[in-house]
Amino acid sequence: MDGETKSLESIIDNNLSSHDLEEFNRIYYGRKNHHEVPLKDSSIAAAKESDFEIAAYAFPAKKEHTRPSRIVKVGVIQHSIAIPTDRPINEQKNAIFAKVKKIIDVAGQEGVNIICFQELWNMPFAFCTREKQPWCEFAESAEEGPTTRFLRELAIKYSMVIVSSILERDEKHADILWNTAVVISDSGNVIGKQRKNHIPRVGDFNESNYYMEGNTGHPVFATRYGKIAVNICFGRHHVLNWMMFGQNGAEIVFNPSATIAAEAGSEYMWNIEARNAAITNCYYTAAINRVGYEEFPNEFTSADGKPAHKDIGLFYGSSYFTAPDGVRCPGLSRNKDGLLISVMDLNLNRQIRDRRCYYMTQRLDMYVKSLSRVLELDYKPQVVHENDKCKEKE
Ligand SMILES: NC(=O)NCCC(=O)O
Repeated sequence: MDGETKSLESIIDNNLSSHDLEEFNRIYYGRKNHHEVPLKDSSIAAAKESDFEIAAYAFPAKKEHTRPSRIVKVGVIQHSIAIPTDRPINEQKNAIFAKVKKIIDVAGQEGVNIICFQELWNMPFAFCTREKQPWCEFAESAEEGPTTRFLRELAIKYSMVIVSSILERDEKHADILWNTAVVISDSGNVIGKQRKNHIPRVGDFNESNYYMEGNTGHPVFATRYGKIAVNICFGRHHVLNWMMFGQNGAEIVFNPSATIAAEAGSEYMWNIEARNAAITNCYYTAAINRVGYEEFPNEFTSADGKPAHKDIGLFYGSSYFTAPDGVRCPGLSRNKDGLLISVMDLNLNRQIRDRRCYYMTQRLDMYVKSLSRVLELDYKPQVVHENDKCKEKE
């Protein structure tokens, strides 16, 4: 069964000699030593008591002559839902609040400056069902809804920037629903929001029945601790989505996700996409996934002839950070709630840009011209056939 493998790391750690493990770490993660950061005893005790995993890793940069280091502590939280999906909506939401608050409190005590949760963290991922009731009742105002009000207090208490992915109901625009990440500043104000740009139409991810592609573009939020952006789940398959956050100056891009091991979510791609985005765009990325199985009261079908079922599959957690040089830390487990902390020096972004020149060599002008041709109705793909060469010779 899916849930049995704790993590990729556990398979490796349990089966390699210390020499081979060091070599594996060097080749796969990008460094022999994970730069583990010690945690407070009280945090370890709280994590044990509330049954969540906790780990912290550093991504240092070289000391510079002209700029001080810009060390930021960034946290991500992955978690399962708290009570069964047939319970009243507000009860479900409040139970998730109570569970996640314990993890946020530990992050606050660890001095985390910016935190991000998984996609639609305050509800079950019910879009597989295609039912509108009662799931649409989870939707709330991004600015004034109960989730933002709940987080606002914690943001102020811990001077923490919080990225909260919710089902938004836009009350000012005829109650339309959106999949929205709300960015709350350390002073408790909503700085802005990112609506999901790419909506899946794959497997049981029936989200397009509920909301449309976002209309907020690629904003970068200038927070007290750094410039951040949010590429919501399915957007991680779209390289231009990642690219635009880089063009707008993002230093850290979060990828709050809800994804499963089956083909629709493709676990084998999870470890590549956010990492590749960090490399090509020379910024930090954080990929965050839900955890566990979520069973719904009514069966639904997948339009594939297979029997109707009540859950979408295992959300496999495995949240992780990647630095702009492509070095990554071990992921959280596949089946347990967790808090992953990264102590990152944001100076590394510019150091890597200077060293690797990916921005300088990117040829945007060429692609703008090519892409504008692609959009023309009578576009002919630039394909050269062997026969064309022969014709040229004649
Ligand atoms: N939530 C979401 O967009 N999931 C789609 C499946 C995937 O690509 O991960």
